[in-house]
Amino acid sequence: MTEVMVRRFINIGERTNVTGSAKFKKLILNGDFAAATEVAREQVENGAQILDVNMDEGLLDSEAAMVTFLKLIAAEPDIARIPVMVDSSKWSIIEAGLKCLAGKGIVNSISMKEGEEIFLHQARTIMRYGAAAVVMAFDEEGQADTAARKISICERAYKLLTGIGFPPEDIIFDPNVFAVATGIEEHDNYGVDFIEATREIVKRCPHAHISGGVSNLSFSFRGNEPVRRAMHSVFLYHAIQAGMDMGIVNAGQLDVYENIDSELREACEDVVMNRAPANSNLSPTERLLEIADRFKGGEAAVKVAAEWRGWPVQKRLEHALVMGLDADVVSDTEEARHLFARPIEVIEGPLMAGMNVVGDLFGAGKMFLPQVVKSARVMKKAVAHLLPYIEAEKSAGSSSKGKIIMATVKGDVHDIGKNIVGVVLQCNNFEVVDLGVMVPFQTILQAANDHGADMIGLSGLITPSLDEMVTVAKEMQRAGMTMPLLIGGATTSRVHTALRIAPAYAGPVVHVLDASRAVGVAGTLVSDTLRDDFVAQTAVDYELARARHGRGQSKLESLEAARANAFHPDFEAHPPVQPAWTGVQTIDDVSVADLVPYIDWTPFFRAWELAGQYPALLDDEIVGAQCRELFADAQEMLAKIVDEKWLTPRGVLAIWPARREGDDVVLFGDEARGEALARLPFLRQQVAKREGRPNSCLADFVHPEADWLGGFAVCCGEGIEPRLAQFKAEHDDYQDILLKALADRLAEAFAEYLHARLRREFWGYGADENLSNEDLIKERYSGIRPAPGYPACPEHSLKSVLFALMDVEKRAAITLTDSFAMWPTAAVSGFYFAHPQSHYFGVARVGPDQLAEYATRRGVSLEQAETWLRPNLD
Ligand SMILES: C[S@@+](CC[C@H](N)C(=O)[O-])C[C@H]1O[C@@H](n2cnc3c(N)ncnc32)[C@H](O)[C@@H]1O
Repeated sequence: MTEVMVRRFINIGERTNVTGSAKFKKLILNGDFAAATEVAREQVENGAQILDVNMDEGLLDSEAAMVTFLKLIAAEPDIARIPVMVDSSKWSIIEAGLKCLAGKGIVNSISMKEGEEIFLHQARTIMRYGAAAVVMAFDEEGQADTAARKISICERAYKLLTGIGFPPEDIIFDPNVFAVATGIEEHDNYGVDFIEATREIVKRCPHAHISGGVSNLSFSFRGNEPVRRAMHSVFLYHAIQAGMDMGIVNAGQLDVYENIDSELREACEDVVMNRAPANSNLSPTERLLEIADRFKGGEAAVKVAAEWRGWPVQKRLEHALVMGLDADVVSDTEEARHLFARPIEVIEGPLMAGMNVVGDLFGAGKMFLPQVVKSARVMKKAVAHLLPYIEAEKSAGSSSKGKIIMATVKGDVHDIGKNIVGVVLQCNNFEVVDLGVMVPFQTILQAANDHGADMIGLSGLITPSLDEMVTVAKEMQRAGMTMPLLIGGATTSRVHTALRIAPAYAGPVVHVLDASRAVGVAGTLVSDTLRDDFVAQTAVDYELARARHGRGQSKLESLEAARANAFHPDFEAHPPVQPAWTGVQTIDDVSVADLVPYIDWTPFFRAWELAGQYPALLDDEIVGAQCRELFADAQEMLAKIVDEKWLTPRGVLAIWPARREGDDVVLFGDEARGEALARLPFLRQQVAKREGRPNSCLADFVHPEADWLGGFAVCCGEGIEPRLAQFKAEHDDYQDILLKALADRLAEAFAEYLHARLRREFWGYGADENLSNEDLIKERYSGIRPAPGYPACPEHSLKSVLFALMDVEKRAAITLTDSFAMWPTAAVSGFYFAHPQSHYFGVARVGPDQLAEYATRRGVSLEQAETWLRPNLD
């Protein structure tokens, strides 16, 4: 199972390719780069892990288009977090592209088509940029079609490349996916050729990757999408097992392997594997053609085994685990217990077998997170039933793959991500010791020693947690520990891990991007054969990240120069609007039912690692069924939250007379603006800007003489604890995560609801506003509500000023941790800026001059300010 998990499949998005997407081509030809950037964003949101960019179009200045587009997407943090594949048939365009990549780049492609000299020259250039390369199985004689030629060309290329020091892990072979079932006999073995070549190349060329364009395979079934989808899924199923770990796959062109109609699947399998069909004289192609039309209408039905309750108990347990059905699991487990000599054997036998299937399906991308969490619930209930018998027998527990200490670090209270990772690891037979949230380093180190742990996993959501993770790493080093340290959570990154955490600890430190990678990483780290290579590879990767860091970083202006380039709203056209009301008030007359229409569901699915936009997600070819099921469960729980009053929303709202003084916004108790109530120091962008672009600061949006500023804090966490305790007692992680995710959604909905009321009612500058929920989610209203800790005001400690001013602890029962995380977690707070030209931006890097000045303005020591601003300092 771990093999599959380690070699997880990486999906390459290709909608940003003018040769493959008519829509993208049109946008680029029209010079609409903003909309083209959105195509890239959609790809990332839809789960692409690499972005293929191709501008090969005769009517274009392709080099300029490549450079412009790459620069634009590099400035979008949510796009720039995935690597770019610079794709062109022209070397000059590839080089132009490589020059503007900041992170890891990939070249698509090079080959020995024009001989070794050119091939190696190009490889050396790629190496200089620290990029990876797709190497086509193509030599002086042409494209490789048979397995033997694919293998020999790739092996020759591998030897040449590694001979000049090209890192083997940066080689991505494309052994050419060709169309099968074309009616031409010589094509019949193309699927097998690819798969067999893959199996051999992986062996002969250690660390290299295998990729391919999957849709070529089914070319002869154009117009019959259900058959094409089934062919792709079957092909990938076998190719991934053989070692293919990347590919250009249109997510809409795949089916879940297990869900394909068995007759269709078998016929596709015969074609892909070039096998004679059972009980038929037809060739594989003829057989598929014979049945293909029946599936054209798209009725490749999901098989539901209605009769599964009649199966033998071991199979029933496996089925219940895979399907996440917990209704009969206790009675089935009890029945199974009588079949075995010892109760532990039920866990080690049928239950582990079922969980292995779950692990494999998840690892191969054929099952999604909510389903895995449901499977884990079945497992936990079965294990809970068996535990008393196991204890009575005083047997040792089942031997796990490894023991992991998991904790959300001190100062941070967010645990959805950590819990999901914990569940997935447990599903894969790891023992997880979960220390909860706000865990100081002493407790983590102590627990690791007490439990004889194999590794430690740290999680955190807010930026101050990054520093706390460095502290844990330093303390592990001081204590002479050597076990691996895994880093995960929303604000963590590979670069931060490489730059700050890894240098603090001599043991292995690995950033884990999401739950789906956790098992692969943990499995590798406890494997005798895989561990050393992986640790060495990660260390090299982080060394490169450190070497690359700072290269290409833009220049910082002095604070003075940045201020001289401030943003100037047009106060003449839009003078400050006098609010209908000022003061501070508690908001406690809002019910959950009032908030439901304001929910933004897209982030709810993201929390479950289901990428895409709501409501389109519900109809998505790949994840649609899973999303609909999860959504139905969420609706059911939401109805209970409303009817049974599980949660009580509470909030605070304030509007103060204010004015701008330099980069501070000064707040007053009355319109005379005499004695100040408080001073909010905001940070200014210092990165050098292009002509005409300002160096913004939130204070710019406030009038220097007479204006107003708002504040808010809302929470939907009151009442949640007893429910969570109940779910914990029932071993029900699924409901636990579901409730936390819903409470988060309701808190965000509360913020949206209150902001809308502020504009219409309390401040009144948007009294005539008439916007749908979609408009609100797209922020089509006037004004903004920036939140401390977010890019325009990244310094979290401003929350403490805001909280004191509004007496949030008393009025809304939200407290702050010493890292300024809000507790309960289902809470949102921020400022209201009313000017119609106010907008979000990122402060990004801050220079030493602003740091020193900020310390003075904030009234804290330089050292303190440095700690708070660390994520923004060089
Ligand atoms: C995190 S999303 C939340 C809204 C989303 N519809 C939801 O339900 O999750 C957007 C919020 O993040 C904050 N935000 C986003 N970008 C920001 C920036 N650059 N600076 C400050 N705050 C920002 C603002 O409070 C904004 O309303």
